[in-house]
Amino acid sequence: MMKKTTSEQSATLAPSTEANGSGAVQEHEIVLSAEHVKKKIGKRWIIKDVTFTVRAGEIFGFLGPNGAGKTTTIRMLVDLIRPTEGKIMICGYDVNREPEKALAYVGSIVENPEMYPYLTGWENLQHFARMQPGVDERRIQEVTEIVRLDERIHDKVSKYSLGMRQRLGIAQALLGRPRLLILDEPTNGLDPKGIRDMRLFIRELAAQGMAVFVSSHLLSEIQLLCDRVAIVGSGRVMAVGSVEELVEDKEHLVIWELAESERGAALLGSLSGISVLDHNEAHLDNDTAASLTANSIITRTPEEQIPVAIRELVQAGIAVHNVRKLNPTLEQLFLGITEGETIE
Ligand SMILES: Nc1ncnc2c1ncn2[C@@H]1O[C@H](COP(=O)(O)OP(=O)(O)OP(=O)(O)O)[C@@H](O)[C@H]1O
Repeated sequence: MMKKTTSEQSATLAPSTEANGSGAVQEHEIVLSAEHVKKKIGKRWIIKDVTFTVRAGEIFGFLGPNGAGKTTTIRMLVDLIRPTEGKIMICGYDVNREPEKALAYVGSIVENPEMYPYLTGWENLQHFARMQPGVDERRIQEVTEIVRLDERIHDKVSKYSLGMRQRLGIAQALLGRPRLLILDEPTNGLDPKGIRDMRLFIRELAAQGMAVFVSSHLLSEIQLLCDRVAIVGSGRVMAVGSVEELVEDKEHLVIWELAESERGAALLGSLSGISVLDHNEAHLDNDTAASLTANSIITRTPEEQIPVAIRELVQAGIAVHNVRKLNPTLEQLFLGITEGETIE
């Protein structure tokens, strides 16, 4: 089961590697921690309790529906607004007490960075590099290659696609060799190829030891990209765990294509733990719904019952043409986490 945040230990921060002079990233070093962070705006608690830690080399997802409090949390992580209560530490520095030291380790795209469309990508990066000590032309070349913009870096930004602009934004965030990269919904508006490219180089960055914090409202995206995830709803981190933990023990929607659909549906419905759903009841996404035939059977099925059901069907002489297990949706995860419990 997923770990409830109430049981997550308070983070003990390892000393910053700069402080011991090595400059190397220690594996498993805690790069970012938020401890019981809360934010009151006007009379309303927008953020009620956010606690999590992110380590070097880890891609950490911050997953929640629109309005859950992701952007407000990220704005606190990068000191655009201050928490009302709680503490945020980055590489050993308290973001609110020593923001300059803490944020020296951070590259972020929180609000879309201001790029000059009439300048080339390279000229934009030169502009940002001038504001940061120690960032030279060689570094500009490096970040250009990391985000795979080298072929188009001397074109005007006005000619860039949305995906290229996003990548230029990340290149800018990487200029200062951050240990922590913070991305707010980085794949918003990108086409499938753009999303895939983005995923690949975020993985490369993490493999080199960078900690990456990514917010999203899409479970499928977080599943493909992240090592661990915090589930956030109504201003609260409700659970933190690995992505495998997140989806384990959940009931799956399963789509069956059987030789005899009527008899098959009756048999499936008679098995313990399995319920047969009406096509409309299942709330499938459009692509899945379009792939159904009139004979497709949809069931809600605990994971361990799937092989049992297949065996029963075959023993009853009903040929199984196809079985598809659908991943749980964010809504199902929320239900699973909150079912029967009051989360403080
Ligand atoms: N300055 C503000 N004043 C009042 N309410 C605010 C303010 N900023 C955010 N909120 C409210 O706080 C809640 C969380 O907003 P936030 O933008 O952090 O959510 P989110 O998870 O990032 O969602 P989205 O993806 O839609 O931006 C929302 O209900 C929002 O209306």
